Amino acid sequence: MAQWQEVSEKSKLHPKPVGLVLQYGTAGFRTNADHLDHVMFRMGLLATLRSLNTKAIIGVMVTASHNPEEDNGVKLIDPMGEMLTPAWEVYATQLANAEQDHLISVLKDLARKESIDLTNREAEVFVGRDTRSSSARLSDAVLDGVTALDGRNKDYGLVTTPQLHYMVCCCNTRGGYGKASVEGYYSKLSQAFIQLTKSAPNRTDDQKCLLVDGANGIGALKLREMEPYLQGALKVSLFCDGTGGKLNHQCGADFVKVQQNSPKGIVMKAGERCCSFDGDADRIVYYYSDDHGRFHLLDGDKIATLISTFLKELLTKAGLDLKIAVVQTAYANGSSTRYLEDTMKVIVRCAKTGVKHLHHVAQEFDIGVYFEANGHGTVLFSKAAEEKIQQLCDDSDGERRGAATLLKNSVDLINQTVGDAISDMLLIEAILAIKGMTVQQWDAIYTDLPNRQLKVKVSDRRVIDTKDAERKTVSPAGLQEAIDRLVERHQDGRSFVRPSGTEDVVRVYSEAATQESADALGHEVSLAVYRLAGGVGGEPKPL
Ligand SMILES: CC(=O)N[C@H]1[C@@H](OP(=O)(O)O)O[C@H](CO)[C@@H](O)[C@@H]1O
Ligand SMILES: [Mg+2]
Repeated sequence: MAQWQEVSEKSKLHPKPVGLVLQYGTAGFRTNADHLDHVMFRMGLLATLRSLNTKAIIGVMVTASHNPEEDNGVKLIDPMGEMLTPAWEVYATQLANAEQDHLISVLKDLARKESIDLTNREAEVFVGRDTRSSSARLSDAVLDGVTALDGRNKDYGLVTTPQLHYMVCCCNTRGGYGKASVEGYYSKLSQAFIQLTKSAPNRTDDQKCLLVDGANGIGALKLREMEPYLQGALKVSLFCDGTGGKLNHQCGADFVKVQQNSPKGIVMKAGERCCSFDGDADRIVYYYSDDHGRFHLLDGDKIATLISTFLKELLTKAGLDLKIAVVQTAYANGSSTRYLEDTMKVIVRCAKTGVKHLHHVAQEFDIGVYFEANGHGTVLFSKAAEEKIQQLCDDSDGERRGAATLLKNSVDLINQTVGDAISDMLLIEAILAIKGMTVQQWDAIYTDLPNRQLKVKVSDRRVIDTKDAERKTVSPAGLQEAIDRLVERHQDGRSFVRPSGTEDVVRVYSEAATQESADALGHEVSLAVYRLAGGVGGEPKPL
């Protein structure tokens, strides 16, 4: 077919470095930007085939999220704005790693397996990119791949990852989810936020002010663009806005979460509310400094608790019998799980690490609130739940109608396609305003158990196999028994290990009643991993 000729010719302009092997990991491909041109071209091809396969628009986002500026990466977006389905992740890996002269046969194979009609010319791909200096060139390579297979494309240029997810969903639902433009996104979210905060008429100026760290990335750019739409309902002081510093360098959600400290250079007054986005604005964490200058982090667990409590209270007021659940990973702080289950009486589920797993579990409920501890998450409402909420807005009055309207506005404010720092931030701000809550009061809902995360280098991390949403190991032999014995010696002790999906390490998590105890447990478990799972590079040392 003439098409294959065209693909073959164009692929020569995007040659694959011989021997380079990459994996479609937890969040797509990610590596140094200099090695990605061929991957981008091929992901353009793959997205076009996926579009033919689903008869819907597919998204391709060029970003390496919280990684350094020198890196880049790519994430594919499925028709409803969700992440690429796992079966196609396998194709993505095969395609990215095919040597130049095998490319066409890999493509043909895929088309045959998925019964794709290549005579169809209806494919359409949306492309977006972050602010990295390499992103424009790499997104051109994606577009090249799309046109090589005669696909149509729309280049959204600079957008946050969740904005592109939103666009894909809007178009594939024929506008049912909103208008597929950045203006449409800003209007929808701002209107919902303004409506919600009308329920907090006594909001003080202090409550309206928020310090936002934009990680020197796309989130900063887009939040600034959005500000006029908010009509003063939120007063943002934006720092790390990309005008001076380097992307993700000593700033951003990942830096703050890992360092348990504020971004470099920001001056926080005691009690002032601050938040940080990551490099593609799909993650957010909050924090503040207390009267003694001590730093307090409010992570994904605290965010999930605040949001689920708010929604559950509204459901009770509205008299709506909808099943709400919180989905976490094994990394969720034990205190948050206990608080949600014992005090809030909310269903809590544990999913494997990686937001696609959480998203999937959350879909089983009328309302599924999911967050990774690192601040990536959102809320999903079933179609039936949305309809019941709408019906109540139309048919009820008094307190019930008030609660239903707040629920409806919350639905509109939330980006259900994926975790979205801007949308999450606005929802959190609205909840704090409506509840008249300070950041300290939010923080005091429960106290985190001291915890520690460590990494152990082993020669092959695949020797570690897990079960029970990664909370237990099944291999190597004896490791789980060893962990169980160590955990028993620590009050409130809990520990698990798993191979990372993004780094060549085994991650060790521990928590206990005191920091000393959590640290000791983490070290002991690291040693067990080192000895039983083929550790390399010297035994882990105590902290
Ligand atoms: C402990 C931790 O934070 N793990 C992160 C990290 O995955 P690992 O598989 O642990 O490397 O990167 C993922 C993608 O960004 C993110 O979803 C996940 O939460
Ligand atoms: Mg990100």
